[in-house]
Amino acid sequence: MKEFWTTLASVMGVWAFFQSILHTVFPPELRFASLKLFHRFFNWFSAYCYYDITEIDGVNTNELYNAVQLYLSSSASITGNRLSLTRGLNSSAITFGLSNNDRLMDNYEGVTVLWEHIVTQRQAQTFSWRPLPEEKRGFTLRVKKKDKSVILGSYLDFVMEKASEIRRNNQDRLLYTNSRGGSLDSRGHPWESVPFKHPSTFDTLAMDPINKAEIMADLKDFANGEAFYQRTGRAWKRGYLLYGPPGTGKSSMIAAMANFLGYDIYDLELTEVHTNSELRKLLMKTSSKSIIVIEDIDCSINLTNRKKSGGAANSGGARSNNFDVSPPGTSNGGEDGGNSITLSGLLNFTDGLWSCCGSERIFVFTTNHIEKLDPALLRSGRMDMHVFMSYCSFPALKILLKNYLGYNDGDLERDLEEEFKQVMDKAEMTPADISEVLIKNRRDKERAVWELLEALKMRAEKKSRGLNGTVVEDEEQEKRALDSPKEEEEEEEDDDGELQESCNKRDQNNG
Ligand SMILES: Nc1ncnc2c1ncn2[C@@H]1O[C@H](COP(=O)(O)OP(=O)(O)OP(=O)(O)O)[C@@H](O)[C@H]1O
Ligand SMILES: [Mg+2]
Repeated sequence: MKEFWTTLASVMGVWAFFQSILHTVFPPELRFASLKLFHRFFNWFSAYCYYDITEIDGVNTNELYNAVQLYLSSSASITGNRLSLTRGLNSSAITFGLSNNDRLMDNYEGVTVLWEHIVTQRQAQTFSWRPLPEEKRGFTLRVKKKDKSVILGSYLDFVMEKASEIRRNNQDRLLYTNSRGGSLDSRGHPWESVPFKHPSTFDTLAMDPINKAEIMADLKDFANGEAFYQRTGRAWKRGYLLYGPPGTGKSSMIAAMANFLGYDIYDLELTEVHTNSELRKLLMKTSSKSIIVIEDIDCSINLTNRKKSGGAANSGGARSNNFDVSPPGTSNGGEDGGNSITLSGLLNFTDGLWSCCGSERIFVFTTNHIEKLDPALLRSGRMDMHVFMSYCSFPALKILLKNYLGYNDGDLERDLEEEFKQVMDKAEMTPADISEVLIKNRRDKERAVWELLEALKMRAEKKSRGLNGTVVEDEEQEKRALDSPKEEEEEEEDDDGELQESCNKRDQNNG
């Protein structure tokens, strides 16, 4: 023991001696360089190499950081004495991770690595275009040099995969919104999120089973299609346009898609976006495996048709950037990147170079008035699949009867079934209306079916009388009468007013 202390004292003596020489012989700048050299020298002989994974990588949030955080919350391969527990607002799962500046060992294919969570206070703020968080966070991964190839080759991919699996299993998809306008939070996110818990699935969605199967197969192909998209040189994204009358299940379909694929939803409120560059920034901050939704696209922006803008606002060529796409009630800034979003900005958002800044993304637009959308927005590559959500058909009704009342195939009497078949298409009732009748009477199955048949018959009768031009009593019919085709010119003039009116109606209904 005495020997040990003597050795230690002499080592420290030598160290002090070299340090004093360093201070007297070398000027401060040389001292710094020599320390760096020493550091390199030390690294050269060290058996380890280190990888830093910072939370914010330049302007973007580092997906790998989030993945590591999630991965470290899986207890299977991780051991540690001190862990921090977190439970998100409304979240069902408790996750745990590394406490600040703590370390964890992990094993992967016989290789041992060490994770360290490094949290430091940010130095006095240098100039930045957005506020930065007070803390700088990151993980440092320590790996033996000889294991470098294993770690870089497959471990990090494994971590990413495991993280997305954990997220899927947690069943906690996130619903993001940009309702804060253009302002960013302290971590530079323009999106706010809440756990997404919509119960709609493809099983609960009432629509034609053939169409449903087609959409599900398309989604599956998309999700498993990485190699295909790579091979064909296409960006790994897909666009769906859902159109049809209110209450036919467009929003429910989006929720079902998200639940089916386990994707997050980014609900983009276009009226909160003021410029094309803001739109681009929002896009850059979305993660892969997500659905980017613009609901009621005909209402959230004021799409004046091409002919008009060609004459008035658009003094450029036949297809310039100036198709007016500005929030209703605001004047058009005109120029791309000015005070409004342009159609060109929106087109680039869905199919430009920037749309590929992530991968595995689905764009979904919904509208009640497909005819009001610019054809450029609808073409394949932007909106690859157009899905018409129709009034409730008989096959769709069977799904509602099964889900709401527990009726299986063949449970309905033949005569009753025939009556339903005859009246369904004529009545033009939405699944939303039908489910309302079923909910009201769900305690008495037979009564529910009977009431529904009556309601359908009444609606069909009113509809036929309305179409003959004799009586228009029903609210629904009044609305449809308003929407009925008019003279082409008259419609163009009334376009904006009508659009606004329909938006107001929707707002009132939703409000
Ligand atoms: N196809 C459907 N299958 C099952 N339920 C449906 C369907 N369509 C509508 N519903 C029911 O009606 C409600 C409203 O539907 P949803 O919001 O999906 O309609 P929408 O087409 O998005 O309407 P809007 O055009 O007004 O936004 C849902 O909560 C759901 O309960
Ligand atoms: Mg909707």
